[in-house]
This record gives sequence, structure tokens and C-alpha cells, in this order.
Amino acid sequence: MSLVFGKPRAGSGPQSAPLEVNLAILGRRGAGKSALTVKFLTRRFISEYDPNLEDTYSSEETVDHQPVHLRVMDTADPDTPRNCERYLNWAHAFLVVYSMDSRQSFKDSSSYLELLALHAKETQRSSPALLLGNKLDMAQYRQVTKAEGAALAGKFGCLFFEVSACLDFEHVQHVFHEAVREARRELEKHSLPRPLFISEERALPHQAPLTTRHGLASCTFNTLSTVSLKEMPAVAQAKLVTVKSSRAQSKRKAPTLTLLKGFKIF
Ligand SMILES: Nc1nc2c(ncn2[C@@H]2O[C@H](COP(=O)(O)OP(=O)(O)OP(=O)(O)O)[C@@H](O)[C@H]2O)c(=O)[nH]1
Repeated sequence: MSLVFGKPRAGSGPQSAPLEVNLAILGRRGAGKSALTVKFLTRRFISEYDPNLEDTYSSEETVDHQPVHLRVMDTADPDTPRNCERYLNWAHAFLVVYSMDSRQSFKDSSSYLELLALHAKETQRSSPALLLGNKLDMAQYRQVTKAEGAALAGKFGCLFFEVSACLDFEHVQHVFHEAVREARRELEKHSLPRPLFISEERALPHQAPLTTRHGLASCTFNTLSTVSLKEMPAVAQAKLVTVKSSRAQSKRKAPTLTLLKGFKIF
């Protein structure tokens, strides 16, 4: 038996607190996770970055006239998914990003989708994922066709978009807001939230860890295997950065954001 309890979820009425949505961005190094995240938060494209930093940003958004407190974890797995619980148990929705000019990055996005599907199966709890083919501005160098992207998304039942962190902000914003909508739909399906949960000790019978079964190196799940009071991984291994609203940024009323994830922003 496993029990689930936690704080009441924010309602959707006009008087209620904003809906809280955690969004994790996954994908191979260089796919453009940080560029898309920063584009969404600041409307700007970044050119310099530190690939080893993992940050979680916080932003107040309005989606379909509803206030949303959105946290975005720009993950930085090394070469393969690692210590995935930090985002698997935290996020309400996932953006899985590949770079359309890299077949390897597409293959890795498939591994991430598989990882999410396995986690959903093992925890009996699914979180929506959206598949993003990034670097649409580099379409002439594409190694992955749009049809392949759509087929992979179809296989895992997720939405699919081709985007570019260099091109229009509105498209990138639309994708992030779609993720919020997907998360909201999922939250509305379940009356109970997930910040805290207790699991009773119950070893999964004769199941090898996901790592060995699916070659997802070092990505282990403790779920249901130990008596534990788990707290949602606080924005834990990540630094929380509050970003001024993108509207303010665009109007340049806010002070110039000089250091965001070690990025140079222009
Ligand atoms: N042309 C083009 N370049 C992009 C786009 N998105 C990201 N890049 C570039 O691709 C490189 C990798 O982008 P990042 O955003 O750092 O990729 P990442 O997935 O966060 O990679 P890690 O930080 O290593 O995990 C950088 O040089 C970016 O400037 C895009 O849409 N178009």
C-alpha cells in the first residue's frame, strides 16, 4: 500500500493562489535546453553557457487567464540520465529536447521518453511530456525529419513541436504554456497532489533495476523499495533563481539580467 498526502493544490478560481507547476527540461547536452529556457524566461537567445550548471528558475506566468507559479528545472545530466529522481519525482511535466541536426540527440530523447514511461509504470503515476525538436533555424542541416519526430512523439503519446531558441519568442512561449496546460490537465485528473508521499516497504518482485534492464546508466529509483517519508526534492541540487517577468524584460524596464546560469545574455 502506498499513501499519498500533501498540501492542498491551488485552485483555479480568481481568488485562489496561483497554480504551482514544476517543469523539467531534459535532453542530451547541446540540444538547446538552456537556450530554450532562457529564451522563454527573458525573450533572449544566449550564446555562452556553462553546461555543468543545473538551475531551477521561478517565473510568474498567466496561462489562459490563470496565474501560474512556474518553476523550470534546466537539467544538466552528464552523458546519460543520472540521479533522475531529482526531476522524476519533482516535475509535473517534462520537455524532452533534441537538436534536429543531431541524430544522437534524437536517440537520447527517445531514451528519456522511455525513462519517463518506465517511471510512470513503476509509480503508477504519469506526468505529461512534450517532445521538442530544437534548432529549427538550422533545418538545412537536419538529421532528423519532422515525420520522425512526430512518430516518436506518437509512440509515447506526447505532443510534438519543432522550435528554435533563436527565432520568435511567441512560439517558444506557446510550447512552455502547452506544457503548463498538460500539467494542469493531469493535476485536475487527480484530486491529490504529490509534494509528500510515504511508501511502505515493498520490494518489487524479481525486478532488476531500470538501469540494468534498459541501460539507463546510473538512473536508479528508490520508489516503493524502502520505508520512507519522502519530501519532494526541494529545488535541491539546483539553485533557485527568480527571473523577472519576460514582459518586463522585453520592455527593458527591468535591470539587465547579467548573470543567469553563467550565461552572457544579449
Ligand atoms: N542555431 C541554434 N543554436 C542553438 C539553438 N539552441 C541552442 N543553440 C546553441 O546550441 C548550443 C547548446 O545549447 P544549450 O542551450 O547550452 O544546450 P543544452 O541542452 O542546455 O546543453 P548542456 O548545457 O550542455 O546540457 C549553444 O551553442 C547554443 O547557442 C537554436 O535553436 N538554434
